[in-house]
Amino acid sequence: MQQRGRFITLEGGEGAGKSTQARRLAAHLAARGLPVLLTREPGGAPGAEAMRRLLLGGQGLDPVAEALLVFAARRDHLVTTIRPALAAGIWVISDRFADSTRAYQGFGQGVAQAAIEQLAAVALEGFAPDLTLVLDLPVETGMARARGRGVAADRYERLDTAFHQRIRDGFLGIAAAEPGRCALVDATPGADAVAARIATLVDDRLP
Ligand SMILES: Nc1ncnc2c1ncn2[C@@H]1O[C@H](COP(=O)(O)OP(=O)(O)O)[C@@H](O)[C@H]1O
Ligand SMILES: Cc1cn([C@H]2C[C@H](O)[C@@H](COP(=O)(O)OP(=O)(O)O)O2)c(=O)[nH]c1=O
Repeated sequence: MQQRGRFITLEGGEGAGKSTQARRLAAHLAARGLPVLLTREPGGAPGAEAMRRLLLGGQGLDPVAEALLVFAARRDHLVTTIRPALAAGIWVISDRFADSTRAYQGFGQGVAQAAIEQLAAVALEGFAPDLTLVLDLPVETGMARARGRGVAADRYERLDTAFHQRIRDGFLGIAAAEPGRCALVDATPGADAVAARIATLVDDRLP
C-alpha cells in the first residue's frame, strides 16, 4: 500500500520568511526524492482562493465573521487539495494553516480561543499537521522585511505594532504548548542559515 504523505506547515508573522522557506523546504524534500506540493492559506484551492480575495480585500470584516470565512476556506483547501495529495503519497507544505487563525483572529483580534477550536473541530475533524515550523523574529524586523518585498501592504500588514506583537506572542505560546507538533525556528539569520536549520529539523522529525 502506498504510504501517506506528510503535512508540514510554516507559521509566523508578516515577513518572517515563510514563503521563502516553504520554497526552500520543497526543494530540499524534492532532493530527498519525495513528491512535494507547495500550497498556501488563505487559499490553495479555487474556492478558497476566491475567499482569500474577500479576506485580504480592503473592506474588513467582523473578527468572528473573519474566523468563519478563514475556516470555510481551510475546509475547501483540506478537502480539495491537501487530503487527496496526502493520500496519493505527496508531501504537502503549506504557507500558513490553522495556527494563523489562533494567532490573528484569536490573539490579534480577540476571538475566543474556545470558539476557534470549535470551528477547527467542524472544519478539520481532528486533522492536524505532522509538523509545524514556527518562524520567529522581532516584529520590527518582520515589518521591515515585508515592506522591502515591494508589494502593496495587505489589510493585516497595515495594522499597528501592538497587534503584531500579540501575533508574535501568540505563535510563541502555541509553539510552547504543543512541542510535539511544533518546532520554533529563529528566523533572524540569513535565508540560507534558516533553510539549513529547517532541513535538519525536518530530516530529524520526519525521517
Ligand atoms: N532570512 C532572511 N533574511 C533577510 N531577508 C529575508 C529572509 N527571508 C526572507 N527574506 C526577505 O524578506 C521578505 C519577506 O519574506 P517572505 O518569505 O515573503 O516572508 P513571509 O512569507 O513570512 O511574509 C522578502 O523580500 C524576502 O526575500
Ligand atoms: C491563514 C490566515 C491568514 N491570515 C492573514 C495573515 C496575513 O496577513 C494574511 C495572508 O496574507 P499573505 O500575503 O499570505 O501574508 P504573508 O506573506 O505575511 O504570510 O492573512 C489570518 O488573519 N488568518 C488566517 O487564518
